[in-house]
Amino acid sequence: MAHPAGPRHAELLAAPHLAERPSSPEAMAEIPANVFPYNASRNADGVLEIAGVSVADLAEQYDTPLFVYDEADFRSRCAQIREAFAPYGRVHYASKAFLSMQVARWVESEGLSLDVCTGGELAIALRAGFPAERIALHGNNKSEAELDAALAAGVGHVVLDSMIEIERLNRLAGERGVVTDVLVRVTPGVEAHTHEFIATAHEDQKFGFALAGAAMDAVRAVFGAANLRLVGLHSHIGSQIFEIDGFELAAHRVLTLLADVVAEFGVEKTKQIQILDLGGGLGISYLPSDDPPPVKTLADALGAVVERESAQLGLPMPMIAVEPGRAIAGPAGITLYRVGTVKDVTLDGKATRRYVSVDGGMSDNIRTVLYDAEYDVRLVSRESSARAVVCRVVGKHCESGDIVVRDCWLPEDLAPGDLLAVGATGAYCYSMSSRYNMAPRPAVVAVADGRARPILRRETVEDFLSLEVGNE
Ligand SMILES: Cc1ncc(COP(=O)(O)O)c(C=O)c1O
Ligand SMILES: N[C@@H](CCCC[NH3+])C(=O)O
Repeated sequence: MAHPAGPRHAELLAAPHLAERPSSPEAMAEIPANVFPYNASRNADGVLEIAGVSVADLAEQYDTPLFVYDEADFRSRCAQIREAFAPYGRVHYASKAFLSMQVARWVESEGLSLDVCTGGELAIALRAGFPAERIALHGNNKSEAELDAALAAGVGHVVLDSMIEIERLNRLAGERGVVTDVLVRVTPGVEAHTHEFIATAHEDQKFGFALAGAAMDAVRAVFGAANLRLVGLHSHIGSQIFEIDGFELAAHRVLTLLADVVAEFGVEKTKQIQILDLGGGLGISYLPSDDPPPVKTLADALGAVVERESAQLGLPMPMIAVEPGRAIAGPAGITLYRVGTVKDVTLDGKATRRYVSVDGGMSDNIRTVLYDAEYDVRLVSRESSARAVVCRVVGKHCESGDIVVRDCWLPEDLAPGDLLAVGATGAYCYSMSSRYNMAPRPAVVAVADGRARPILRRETVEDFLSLEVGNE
């Protein structure tokens, strides 16, 4: 069948995933349910609505670029993951994916615990009233101030990442006259099938203690530290993972270490080591063709492996903890952009690529540039029956690499003023945003039951000016 864009686009079609992306007017009009929030659909005028709120109204009221979160979607993903893991242990939401005080309250009221990895994340969570005992502190280089703030707040536990930190935390806890619960982060040498920059359990990287040798030394150091109490072991193999076998292998290896620890220190001294934290990393659908395993499947598989392996090793069944960020926040959020310019660029005198410039870019979504991330983008302020053209959606920053969606199809009549929505941008977009080119960070709006509520206001030039000193 002849492709709508014609044979001269043959070389453009070689781009990864472009051939699979929707290219008929009907397919382009769809709002894929596995990528966009649960409550997203087009209304009778062809405008995207989320939880009954039209994106055209949102753009009008809050301007663009705009992050829009479907609150019920976020909450129901919390609930699904909590219920899936309830028989085996507990779920921490990894706040690095996206955090605001409102989000901390959603997580709290859905009964999840919370991971933070800086003093900033800790401060937002505490200010939101998140119970400190349900907070865990992570990070490979926590400062004394961050560790002390965690002790002052009385966080549930700290995940230890280096020998220096063991000494540091023990001293600070001693100064406060407290004994604090800790986990030791282990790198179990599992190669997760994901982008190199988001894989974290191979040994040659900055996080944790290598299973072979260093991890046991860390455990010994914790046992020798009067103000630290080892309550578990931790591993995180990476992010955006679809295969369960990596988690299973990590569980197996960390449990083997636990058996060695019990053998060395005895059952009595190790009976408080009850947490096996397998980290985050649960993958999501960025494209309609992505098919991650359901969380219940993952939870049951991990529950079965941990039960079997601990029985074989003669260990009591530990409590499994997981720390998903992306799988909760990612699909709940979209980014809304307004098209500013449309430009056709002829390649090698033959094929044409249409550059669609939007009013945000790498400052609100660095993931395309950083990880070659793929996103699904749709025209959402109207429906179009125009044929598809090969497009690249780019931002407004002074970088040729400022790309939001590298290769996609969009209707030929796309014009300045149209709204585009990029799906599954709820995780690691706002939280990794920058002010490059003095672009104010977008506003973030939560929608629920037909109503919109801003949860973070748009930055302004006044915010930038307020940082300036020495100009008196
Ligand atoms: C220790 C730890 N836990 C949890 C997460 C959350 O990962 P994800 O958002 O992929 O679930 C990360 C980030 O990859 C992490 O480093
Ligand atoms: N920030 C990354 C994942 C790493 C998260 C934390 N270890 C992403 O956007 O995919």
